[in-house]
Amino acid sequence: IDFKTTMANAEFPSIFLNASGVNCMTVTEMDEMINAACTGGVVTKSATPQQREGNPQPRYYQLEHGSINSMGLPNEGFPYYLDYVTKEHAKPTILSVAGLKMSDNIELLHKIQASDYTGLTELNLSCPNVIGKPQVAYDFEETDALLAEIFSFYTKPLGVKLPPYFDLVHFDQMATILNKYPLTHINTVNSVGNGLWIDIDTEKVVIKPKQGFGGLGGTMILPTALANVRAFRQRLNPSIKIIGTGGVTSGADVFMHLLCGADMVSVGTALLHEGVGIFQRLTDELTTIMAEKGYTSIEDFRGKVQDF
Ligand SMILES: CC(C)(C)CCc1c(C(=O)O)[nH]c(=O)[nH]c1=O
Repeated sequence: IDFKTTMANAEFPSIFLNASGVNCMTVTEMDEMINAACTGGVVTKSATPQQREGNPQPRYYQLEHGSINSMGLPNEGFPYYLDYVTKEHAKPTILSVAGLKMSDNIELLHKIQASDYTGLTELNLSCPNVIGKPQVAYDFEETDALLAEIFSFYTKPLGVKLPPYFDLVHFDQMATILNKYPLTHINTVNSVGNGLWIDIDTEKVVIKPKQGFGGLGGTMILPTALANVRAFRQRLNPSIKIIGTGGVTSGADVFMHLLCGADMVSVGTALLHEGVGIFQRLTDELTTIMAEKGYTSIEDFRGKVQDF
C-alpha cells in the first residue's frame, strides 16, 4: 500500500514521523529516523537561538499509560538544526523552532527565510509568552499578531505545532485565526499541559522541574489528540494539512487519527519506549486493518469518521 504523502514541496515516502522532542536531538538520532524503515522523514527537536541544557533531571518519567515531561527545551541550538536540514537527506525534514520570547520567533524565521533551506518549518506555539500570560497558543490575540508579522515576510513552507484545546469555542477561535494564513500544516497535539504524578512510596512528585508539573503524552492523551485532529479538520481550509500527534501506540490508533482527517501521523512517547522499529510495526498493523476492511488507499477512509 502506498503511504506516500505530499505536504507543500516535500514528498514524504511514509505517513509516519517522530514527534518533535523524541529521537531528534542530535545528528545521530535524526539520521536514525531518516534511515529507519517506514518513516516519512524527521522532525527536529524545537530549536532555540542558542544551545540549551534544559531543565534539571529527572525531567521525563514513564507512566503506566503514557509519560510526563518538563524537559525545558534542551537542544543543540538553531544553527545546528538549520545546518542539518539544509544538507541533502534521503527523506524530507521538518525544522521545528521555538522562541523563548516573541522576538526570538521572528528572528529565527527571518534567518530561515534568508537561508538556503527550502523545506518545511514548524513553529512551536507552545513557546512561552510574557510572564503572567499563558503559552502563546492559548493567547489568541498574540497568536494572530505573531502569524501576521511572520507572514508579512516569510514565504517558505510553514506549519504550527499546537497544544490541545478543550473547548469547542476555542477550536472555532483558533481555526478562524489559522485560516487567515497560508500555513502548510498544523501539527496537533503537543503534550497535554501541566499534568502531575506522584510516587506514593516517597510521596514525592516524579519529575524535578516545575514542582512536578509536566506535559502528558502517550495512550492516555489519545482521545484528546483525536478530538483536536477532527475538530481542526472540520474547521480548517483543506489547503492546511494536519499532522496528527498524540497517543499513538498501535495501527488501530493510527487508523483513528486518519479517520479523523490526519494527513500524517507522528509518534512520541511510544517511539521513545520502542525505538524506530515501531514504524514498521505500525505500518504492518495499519496494512492489516486496511486489508480486513477492503481499503486499498488511505484516501478510502481519511477524514471519513462517521457521527453516531
Ligand atoms: C514546553 C516548552 C519548553 C515551552 C516547549 C518545548 C516542549 C517540551 C520541553 O522541551 O519541555 N516538552 C513538550 O512535551 N512539548 C514541548 O513543546
